Formats: sequence, structure tokens, C-alpha cells
Amino acid sequence: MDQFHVWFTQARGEGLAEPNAMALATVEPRGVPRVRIVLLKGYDRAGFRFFTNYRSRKGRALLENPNVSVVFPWHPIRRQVSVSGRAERLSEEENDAYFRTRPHGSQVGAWASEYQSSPVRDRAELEERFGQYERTWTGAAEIPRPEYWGGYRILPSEVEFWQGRADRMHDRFRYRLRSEEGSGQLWDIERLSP
Ligand SMILES: Cc1cc2nc3c(=O)[nH]c(=O)nc-3n(C[C@H](O)[C@H](O)[C@H](O)COP(=O)(O)O)c2cc1C
Ligand code: PXP
Repeated sequence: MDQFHVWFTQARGEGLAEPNAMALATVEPRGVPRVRIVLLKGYDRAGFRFFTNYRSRKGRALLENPNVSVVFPWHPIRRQVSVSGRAERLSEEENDAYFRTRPHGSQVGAWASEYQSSPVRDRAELEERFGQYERTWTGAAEIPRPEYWGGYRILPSEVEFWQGRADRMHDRFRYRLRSEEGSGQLWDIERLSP
């Protein structure tokens, strides 16, 4: 995580558009992969956090199979970071704390999109739902978090740092988790052939 922190800080410093956008791959029933972009909302020694709708297609996939893979595609600085691990749901407290920080419209939007990834009739139906929830929460001190909305923590077991270099002679370093004792983690680090 120390190495990730160094690179993430540099990616932000370089002014990349959405350096926290990461492609998240999950495993669907019968072993079919599926990938989509989500936003990294925090990280620490325990893992990488993102937020979504637990009823979404990814949410349903993760119920069956928690294995995930993520890539940060930082093209302008010729870097990528790939992570493999498993995802676990965040606590209710963590979910509430993050939901409270979201803009009003995004909070209402979470209510309007109760079944993320399911078909809806048309745009008008969505807007109608948004309007209904706006009215529901008018005057409320705060909008509660829908129970189906929350986040995951990706617990990494492998992290690879890739730095593009001339002649396709890139630098690649793979960190693999060897053991975890208390709060300490032991990682094996290897250089990989480009
Ligand atoms: C830049 C970008 C950031 C996104 N961030 C999120 C996110 O943090 N959480 C989320 O649920 N969807 C996010 N989305 C939408 C997802 O890519 C995806 O369409 C949605 O989560 C449904 O995915 P699923 O049907 O595979 O569950 C983002 C899309 C883009 C293009
Ligand atoms: C549906 C959805 N949920 C969550 C997020 C990310 O969380 P936030 O809206 O709090 O930035 C996004 C970002 O594109 C999103 O599209």
C-alpha cells in the first residue's frame, strides 16, 4: 500500500482526469468475466474501497464469487497498477459515513435507481422516480442511505506496478501477499519480464 500511495499521489499530482477511476472485473455465474469502471473512494492497509448498489449486476456477482481484479489505467504517465484479491462488504457505519458526504442529487439518485443494472421503461420513468424521491425527502434533515446502497473493500493478495519504458522493456514489479500477522503484512516482491 505504501508503493500504491506513492504512485497514486503522483498520478493525482500529474493532473490526470479521474486517476481514481479503476476497471473492476468480477466473475459472473459459470465463470464469465465482466468489467466496468468504478471510482476508488479510499484506501489504507486493509484495502481499496469503492461504492455501488448491492443489487447491481456486480453486487449479485460478488455474492456468488468475491474474487475481483482491478486495473488503474494511467496512460498519460505510462503506468498501470493491477490488483487481484477479494471483495467484502463495508460495515453499515462505513456506508452511512460515506453516503452522508455525497451531494444531495447523488443521494436522491441512489433512491431513484433501486435496481441498478435492471431494465427500465424509459428516461421518463427514471426522472419520475427521481422527482418522487425529491418530494419524499423535502424538508428532511438528511436523506437516509438506502439499505441496498453501499461499498466494498478489496483485500489485495497481489498488486503489480507497471512502468512503460523504451523498446517495450518495461519495468514490472509484482507484490504477492505471503502472510498476515496482526496488522503486519509480509509481501514477496519480484521483478517480472516485460
Ligand atoms: C468514470 C466512471 C466512474 C464510475 N463510477 C462508479 C462507481 O463508483 N460506482 C458505481 O456503482 N458505478 C460507477 N460507474 C458506472 C459503472 O461503470 C457501471 O455502469 C455500473 O456500476 C453498473 O455496473 P454493473 O451492471 O456491472 O453492476 C462509473 C462509470 C464511469 C464511466
Ligand atoms: C452510479 C454511481 N454510483 C456511485 C458512483 C461513485 O460514487 P459518488 O457518486 O459518490 O462519486 C458513481 C460515479 O460515476 C456512479 O456513477
